[in-house]
Amino acid sequence: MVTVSVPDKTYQVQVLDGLRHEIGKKIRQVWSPRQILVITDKNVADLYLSDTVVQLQSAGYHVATLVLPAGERSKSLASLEKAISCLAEHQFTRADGVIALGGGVVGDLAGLTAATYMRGIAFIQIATSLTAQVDSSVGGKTAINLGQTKNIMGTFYQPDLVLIDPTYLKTLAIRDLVEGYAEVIKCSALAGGDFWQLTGTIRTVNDILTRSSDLITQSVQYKADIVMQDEREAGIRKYLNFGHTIGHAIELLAEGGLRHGEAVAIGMIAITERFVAENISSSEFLQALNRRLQLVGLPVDSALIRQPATIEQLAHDKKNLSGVLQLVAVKEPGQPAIIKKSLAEMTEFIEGAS
Ligand SMILES: NC(=O)c1ccc[n+]([C@@H]2O[C@H](COP(=O)([O-])OP(=O)(O)OC[C@H]3O[C@@H](n4cnc5c(N)ncnc54)[C@H](O)[C@@H]3O)[C@@H](O)[C@H]2O)c1
Ligand SMILES: O=C(O)C(=O)C[C@@H](O)[C@H](O)[C@H](O)COP(=O)(O)O
Ligand SMILES: [Zn+2]
Repeated sequence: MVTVSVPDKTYQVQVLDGLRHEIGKKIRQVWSPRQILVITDKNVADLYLSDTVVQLQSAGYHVATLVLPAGERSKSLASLEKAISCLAEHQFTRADGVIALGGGVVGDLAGLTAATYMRGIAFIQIATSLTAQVDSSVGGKTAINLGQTKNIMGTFYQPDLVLIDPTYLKTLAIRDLVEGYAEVIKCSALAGGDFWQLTGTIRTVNDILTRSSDLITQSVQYKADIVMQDEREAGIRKYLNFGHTIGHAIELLAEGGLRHGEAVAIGMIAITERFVAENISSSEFLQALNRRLQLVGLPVDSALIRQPATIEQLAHDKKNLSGVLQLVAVKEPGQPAIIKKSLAEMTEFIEGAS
């Protein structure tokens, strides 16, 4: 179990095999009886919704459900409107709560719903994908996309509890498992030390599954430490964006062709290639990063970033301050740094990427 403590809240991230059978009990430890809206997506609903609802009802809650289409497109204003309308139709009050049951898409959308309904009602994350278990359920970032721009609207809004059962991963498609693992590699590169050694032992997709508890615990612990020091991303939280400036720029341009973690994998390689050329990152680190990503089948072809629309999207990065991007470099495992580059320099770089 990891405890996250930020100025306005302290909450637990519980990681345990079999936790999905104790949902009612765990939630009763933090929430009194109330109305709950469980937001999920179609795939997760088919597998886990009815059991979750029964557990919540047995624990004394009145439960409403909202099932969204699976996939990134559900991180939209239309979904947010649907979710807020659903809460209003059921006459939810500030004493009620929202639960996200699903991956990062459901978590980001449900979190924003909870943050904005009546200016904020209680929120819990039940993380079912690897991305959600290692990253998105922790730290309070919520968001939706507009057009092809990632996470352009959102809030920092911390949950009251995060429940992570690694056995949910048994039903996750391999591609979704692997994309989540890109965020684990990201964290391990930022953390260095034992965590970096751990990802060095992962050689197959099956290794991700068999070591999932360790990978999740290390990622959550690393992220929680950062978030506790810098909840609102004024400083070191920016490191968690390693690979994301370019990753986010290409993710939605691929029209669903690239998962978040896949875009981040390409983004990490593209930016590290650049920083190796500038003698900021070591070529040994680039090689090792490349190897870890490729071993599990993540894309690493930095030529994919070479399209004019990438440059347009770069300007929407939240680390663009008046035309100067704050990029995350990893010099060596465990040695992240922020490097500033103008949009003009980045344009040159993108146009020259091969
Ligand atoms: N808020 C944050 O800090 C943060 C961090 C990382 C990523 N994200 C966001 O998360 C999103 C990506 O998350 P994701 O990779 O979980 O995508 P996702 O939520 O779309 O889930 C991937 C797929 O797996 C399915 N799924 C989830 N759990 C399952 C299970 N146990 N069994 C079978 N199928 C299951 C979903 O239905 C979906 O089809 C992106 O939008 C990204 O921007 C946010
Ligand atoms: O929690 C964070 O901070 C992160 O940056 C984690 C990222 O993996 C995640 O994709 C996040 O949603 C990116 O946020 P954004 O601020 O770049 O939109
Ligand atoms: Zn990410």
